[in-house]
Amino acid sequence: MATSKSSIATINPATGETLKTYEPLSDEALEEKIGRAADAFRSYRLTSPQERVGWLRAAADALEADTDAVAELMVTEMGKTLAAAKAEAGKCVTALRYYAEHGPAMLEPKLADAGAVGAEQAFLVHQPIGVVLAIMPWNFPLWQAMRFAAPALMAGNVGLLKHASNVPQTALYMEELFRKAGFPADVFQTLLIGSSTIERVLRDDRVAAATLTGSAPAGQSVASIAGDALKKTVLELGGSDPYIVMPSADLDRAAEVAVTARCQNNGQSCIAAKRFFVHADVAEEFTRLFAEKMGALVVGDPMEDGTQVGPLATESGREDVERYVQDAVDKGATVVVGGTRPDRAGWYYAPTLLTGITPEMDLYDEEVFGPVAALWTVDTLEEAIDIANSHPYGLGANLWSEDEQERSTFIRDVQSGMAFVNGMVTSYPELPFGGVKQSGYGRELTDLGMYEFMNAKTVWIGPRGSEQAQGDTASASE
Ligand SMILES: O=CCCCC(=O)O
Repeated sequence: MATSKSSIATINPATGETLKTYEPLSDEALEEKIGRAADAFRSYRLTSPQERVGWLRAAADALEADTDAVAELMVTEMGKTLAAAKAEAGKCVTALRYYAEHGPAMLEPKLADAGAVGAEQAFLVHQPIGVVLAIMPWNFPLWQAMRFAAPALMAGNVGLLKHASNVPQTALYMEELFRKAGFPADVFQTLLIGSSTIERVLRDDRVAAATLTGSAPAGQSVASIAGDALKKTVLELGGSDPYIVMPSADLDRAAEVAVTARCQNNGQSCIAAKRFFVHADVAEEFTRLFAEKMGALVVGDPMEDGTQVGPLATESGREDVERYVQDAVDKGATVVVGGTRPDRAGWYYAPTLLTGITPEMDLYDEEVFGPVAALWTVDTLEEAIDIANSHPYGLGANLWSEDEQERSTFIRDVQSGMAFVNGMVTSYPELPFGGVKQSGYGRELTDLGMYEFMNAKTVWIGPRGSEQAQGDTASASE
């Protein structure tokens, strides 16, 4: 997890050119920022939900106005297409407005049965936990940080963002966005630090909790430090989502969505469909349609209209993808389409479809972070689910079928945090997001996401002058 001093930089993946570099915060500057966050929490937790709603709405309006500029920034820093970047900014606006609209109701006390516990009143209040460290990845540089920030700020928490080192300008933009929306000073700060400094922040007594979206090894590291310090974490780690196509599916539609599901964000999404399981009765036709549509994608400059797949975000990311494909080919996989690096500057990789996958191949049970689809032919839904479940990850899962029984079996048996039928796994501000197994734990978005970083405090208020009935434990000890 270590980064060198000069590794915080904007490097354009479409050209390989380093555009801007940043010095990491000094120890003193970091200390000061953590102190300011802790001070900010002392007063911010006392602000009213309605005040926070006003600031969230202002942030939504400001981001809407900034969409073109921040979208260009994201394209320049990590190579997603301009259209995808604008859509990402739009989703962040929706999330800010979602919490502005629904947040106050989520913060209302929840009444319990006071009579059953001999109380005059009994209820649950959700209170902010404090300063939360958000360790975020580069692939959705605005959205992943925003889906932490919007509920956290609505809850009355204070955020410290340690973003990926290749998206420093987007990270700084977020701090600026909340400042100009009118949030009190220091409730959301960006920390330009390398990964090796995370432990220090996480162990700081003034930091209450952490959320991480990133790789499984990063999750293990954060979870073990947080476990040692007894701090709450939410982990959203890798995924290798299955995409199962059964004979009753609308094959053309399933193939069209398969291409988007695999190649969205230039193939770099935890919830991208990565493993395709196709029933033998339709495998030939589906493979033909899928390959045709993958091969027709326009690969090119992410700033240009009409580009569907831009470069991978980093040179090492492309090398990893190439290694996975070469390893599979060496072990007998067939390249149906793609499998090459286009002959141009920048870290491009052609949309690729591989068949003939076997357990010896590295991509069988790892995650390929690029536009490479691996396709299996299966004889039954159960076979598809069994292979899907043998993977260590369990983030999302997709099924294409018109058969009610198959849908129920899939929803019951697939090991994932999200199951989508006749559509692709997508995050919505209105739905919980998260995984099981090595894909992490905890949920983001909706009320579940907000409560992850809140203390659910039980309140019992006794009737005046009456005696409190004791529970079994108290009676037994008498
Ligand atoms: O790498 C994780 C991708 C999350 C994408 C999304 O929330 O849409």
